[in-house]
Amino acid sequence: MPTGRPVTEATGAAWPQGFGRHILERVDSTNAEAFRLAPSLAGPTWIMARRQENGRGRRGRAWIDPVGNFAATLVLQTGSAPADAARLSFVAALAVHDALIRLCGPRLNISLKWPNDVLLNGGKLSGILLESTGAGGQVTALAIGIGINLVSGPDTGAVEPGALRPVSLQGEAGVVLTPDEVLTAVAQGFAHWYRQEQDYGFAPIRSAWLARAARLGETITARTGNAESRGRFDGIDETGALLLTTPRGRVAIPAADIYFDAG
Ligand SMILES: O=C(O)CCCC[C@@H]1SC[C@@H]2NC(=O)N[C@@H]21
Repeated sequence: MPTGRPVTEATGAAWPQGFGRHILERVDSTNAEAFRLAPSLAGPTWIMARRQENGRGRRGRAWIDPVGNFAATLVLQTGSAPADAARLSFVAALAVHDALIRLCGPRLNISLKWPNDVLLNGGKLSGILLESTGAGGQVTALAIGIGINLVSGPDTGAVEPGALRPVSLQGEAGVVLTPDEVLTAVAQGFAHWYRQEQDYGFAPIRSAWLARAARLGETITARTGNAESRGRFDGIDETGALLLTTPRGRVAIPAADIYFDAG
């Protein structure tokens, strides 16, 4: 249900070559719109909405977006295996991190939380949701949806117990950025790290991600359904799985929700 004419703008000087761009006034979810548009797109395309009314979060949660926050999805026709496509969430997290540093300066206290959250002053500033369609063991269309609380985040009472406190860029850092300038910077960051991934594989992504990781070497808790593992966060492996050193030894966890100790 997008409104406004989807316009694929001509690529400006700062816009990365090879990526399309659609800006919508209003949409239900940019990820949903990504799948509607995917069959007609000629190449990787960013879809941004000034107003997202039914945003989707991880694990079936809702993602609430007041006007002024950033909501955009990159849609890629990858043809890759699901595990390879999933690792692009690290590319997206690096893109958001680097875009915000570029726009706000190196003193912004920003870090990454496994698998794909971006933190500001230890609170959750941004979430990333990967969704895909596929056939025959291959991903046909991959939607990398990014939400950034530029002007406000949800109330603390609206998030699950144990979840990080939501924060906004304006509230924490007093910086006001427009979704349009953030889109260009995130698209540039993604293009940079995506090229690295295409040319050299996951290794440079893994080291860049680890250099920006929150709570590395600290004790954290990983929950998957009813299973819980607690141990020292020792990094990520070459598949992107979380490495935890527990009293039972080293474990690699491919998917989980992560909880930090207070403090
Ligand atoms: O739960 C999370 O942390 C992930 C949130 C992802 C939200 C973004 S906003 C743009 C894109 N469109 C959606 O419907 N969801 C993602």
